Amino acid sequence: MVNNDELSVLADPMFEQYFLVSPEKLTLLYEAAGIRPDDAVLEVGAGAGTVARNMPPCKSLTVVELDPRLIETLRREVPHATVIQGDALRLVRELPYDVLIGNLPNVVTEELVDVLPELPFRTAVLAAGQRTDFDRLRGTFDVNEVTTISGSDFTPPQPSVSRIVRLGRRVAGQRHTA
Ligand SMILES: C[S@@+](CC[C@H](N)C(=O)[O-])C[C@H]1O[C@@H](n2cnc3c(N)ncnc32)[C@H](O)[C@@H]1O
Repeated sequence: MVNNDELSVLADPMFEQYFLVSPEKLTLLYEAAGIRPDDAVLEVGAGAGTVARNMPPCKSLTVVELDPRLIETLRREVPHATVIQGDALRLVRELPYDVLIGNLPNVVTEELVDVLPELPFRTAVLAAGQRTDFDRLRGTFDVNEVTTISGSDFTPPQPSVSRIVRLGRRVAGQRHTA
């Protein structure tokens, strides 16, 4: 398993590469995702695989990462996953999945949020900056902030604070409560 020193060497600040390593925050993320054994799970911006390597059991796991330097590490860390080098914003439209997990740079997350209502998944769990506005999704999804992540939750430590946000698709006829 890639250790924290190796993660620090792999991380490229140009790509906002901070890798989530806090066991407590990872547990909250997995719980929020509510992954079922028959789910297809897609993680976008998978980094060095610190989220994917302990993903709960599922039917299939696909991880997408833009940075080609990290692909070999991902293949090693998550040998049971399908690893794809490419752009999350394109692949979220092309791949089939029930659960979407993402911790992308904020500018990419902003674009991702815009396309989410068109996509037929059940649950998404996204890390996002404080400014990302999820209110625009409330007609389609129940939106819940799960926790915040910052500093030593990551290797290397992330200077800014992010939120983990769960989006659960609203069932037709369900009353809007939030
Ligand atoms: C903050 S890191 C998070 C890594 C991992 N998900 C975690 O939490 O440890 C964001 C990752 O998204 C990748 N990334 C940036 N833009 C991307 C895009 N358009 N498509 C796929 N991955 C992207 C970066 O290379 C980086 O590895």
